[in-house]
Amino acid sequence: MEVLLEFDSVSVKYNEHEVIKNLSFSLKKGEVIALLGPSGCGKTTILNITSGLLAETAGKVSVHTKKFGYVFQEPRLLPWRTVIDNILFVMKEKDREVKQKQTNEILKMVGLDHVANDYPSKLSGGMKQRVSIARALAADPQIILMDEPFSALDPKLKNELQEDVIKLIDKNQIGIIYVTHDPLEAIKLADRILVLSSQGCSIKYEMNIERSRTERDYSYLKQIELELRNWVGGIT
Ligand SMILES: Nc1ncnc2c1ncn2[C@@H]1O[C@H](COP(=O)(O)OP(=O)(O)OP(=O)(O)O)[C@@H](O)[C@H]1O
Repeated sequence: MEVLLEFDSVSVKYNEHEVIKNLSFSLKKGEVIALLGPSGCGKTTILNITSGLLAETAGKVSVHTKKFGYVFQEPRLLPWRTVIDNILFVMKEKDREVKQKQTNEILKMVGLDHVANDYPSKLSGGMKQRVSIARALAADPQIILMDEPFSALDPKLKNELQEDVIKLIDKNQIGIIYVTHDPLEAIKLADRILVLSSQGCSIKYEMNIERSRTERDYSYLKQIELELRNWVGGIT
């Protein structure tokens, strides 16, 4: 499968503080990698290096696409633009009619076509986060970087939005790097989970989940959960 991103023995320092030391992993098309690790271990730093916001101090990051989408913990929508304008804003397509058509399709996909002309202030937290997922998709990305996208939502909304994301992932074959503190969320969404250590952000444990995301093989998932909990027990 096509490789979208490679970290080869990557290290990152902030001044003299080495946050990431010798990290290697790759992301393939259609793959979802969850980064699970204690607070401050360097998960957001990995996303910032991937997107080019930050440069590695040693090793090599090879990114084979420029097409990124981002979903942050807070939706970060422009409050003075309507839902549809927040999405049109990031589209590269020039033809107004094509853009409008694609935006309508994306809004339908995330179940928000009925609020297309509303301003973000009228939407619930879950709806705003849906708009930011729609906006990430509208940029026609090959990689989406998600930084704790559900952590500000209540459990019911979280569950609904996770189900939406599962459908979108399976439909669009995008590579996703997904930061979370929640092992259950990681099991639900990821193909691969990288458990990171607090020292040097090295990979303490790597787990591949061999199943389709829509399949509900509970005994297999329970076994995975128990295994994962051995490794992430101390995560905060
Ligand atoms: N711009 C910066 N300058 C100096 N140190 C920084 C900077 N950004 C992050 N750090 C430090 O680097 C370490 C890793 O930060 P990072 O935000 O990547 O961790 P994280 O795993 O995403 O944390 P959390 O789970 O709490 O969001 C932390 O010790 C943080 O204080």
